[in-house]
Amino acid sequence: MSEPILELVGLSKTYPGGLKALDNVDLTIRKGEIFALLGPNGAGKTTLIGAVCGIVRPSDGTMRAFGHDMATDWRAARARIGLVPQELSTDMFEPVSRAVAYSRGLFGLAPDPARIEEILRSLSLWDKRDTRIMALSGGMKRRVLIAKALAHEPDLLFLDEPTAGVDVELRKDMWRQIGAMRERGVTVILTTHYIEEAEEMADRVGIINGGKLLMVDDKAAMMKRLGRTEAHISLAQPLTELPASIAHFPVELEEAGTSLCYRGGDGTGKGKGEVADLTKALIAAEVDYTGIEVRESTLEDIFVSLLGEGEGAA
Ligand SMILES: Nc1ncnc2c1ncn2[C@@H]1O[C@H](COP(=O)(O)OP(=O)(O)OP(=O)(O)O)[C@@H](O)[C@H]1O
Repeated sequence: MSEPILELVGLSKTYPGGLKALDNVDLTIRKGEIFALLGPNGAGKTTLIGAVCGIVRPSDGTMRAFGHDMATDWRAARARIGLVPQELSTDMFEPVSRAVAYSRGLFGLAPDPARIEEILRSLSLWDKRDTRIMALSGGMKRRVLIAKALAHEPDLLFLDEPTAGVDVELRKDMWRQIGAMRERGVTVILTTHYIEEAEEMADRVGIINGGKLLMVDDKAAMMKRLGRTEAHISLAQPLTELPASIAHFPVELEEAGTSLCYRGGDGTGKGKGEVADLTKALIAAEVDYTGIEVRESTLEDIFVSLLGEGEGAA
């Protein structure tokens, strides 16, 4: 396994009003991964990013990045971290290339026009290099945010809701850009409340709600652990009880015995095979059916069920 480049231990943040936006968060990020922090509005995602990027002062806990303790050696760590915020707040009157070059200078790096050109070209911004940012479309402005964050050649890049409110095409394009950054060896942490985004992009997913990191796992392992197949089999004749030959399947009679519901599997597709076996067993038991509806649960289903557990525990 590759080396940890970010280690958060017991990270907490209570805002002056008393709101606990981060509650004892432990998280280790390894070099080269794409990590998606998934959670609803107000979950604490931006606060977590803000803590690592030096915008929010943690109330408790330790943060180490690239081996530097961020409490004592913050600058060295911060120089290797890039942040793509949700919105552009400055530079509106600047031409694209100057704004990006300026971001590089902020970190004390020598000007490098060739590097800036490479970044602008990789984000299809080269043709717009002399355009004032305010004159760009929303999608192009977002690319400028990424270019600015890449200007000092960070090894760890945070993207806060990179595709909030963008159309499907731009979202896919953003995903490609993020994939390309990983190819270049950049470790990426993105926050999102789009399940599809985490599912599409991430190697690992952390689910956060109410400031608590409820679960962190490889995306595939998470699906395996919590994924479920659900099948509804409409029966030709209602049943009052399950035939003994299918009693070992995870099934229940529903809708006054007119529907047989299977809930099983593990997110690996095992459930589909079991549903096929179930239908064979039904035929063998001479139970006639008129239709089958099979559905694999998505990360969204997992998310909803986890949030339910989180609320239950609180
Ligand atoms: N400066 C602040 N002062 C007081 N409370 C704050 C401050 N910033 C954020 N909060 C609160 O902390 C909680 C976490 O906010 P945060 O912005 O980290 O959530 P988020 O997961 O990024 O949400 P979103 O998806 O809406 O951006 C929210 O309840 C928010 O209202």
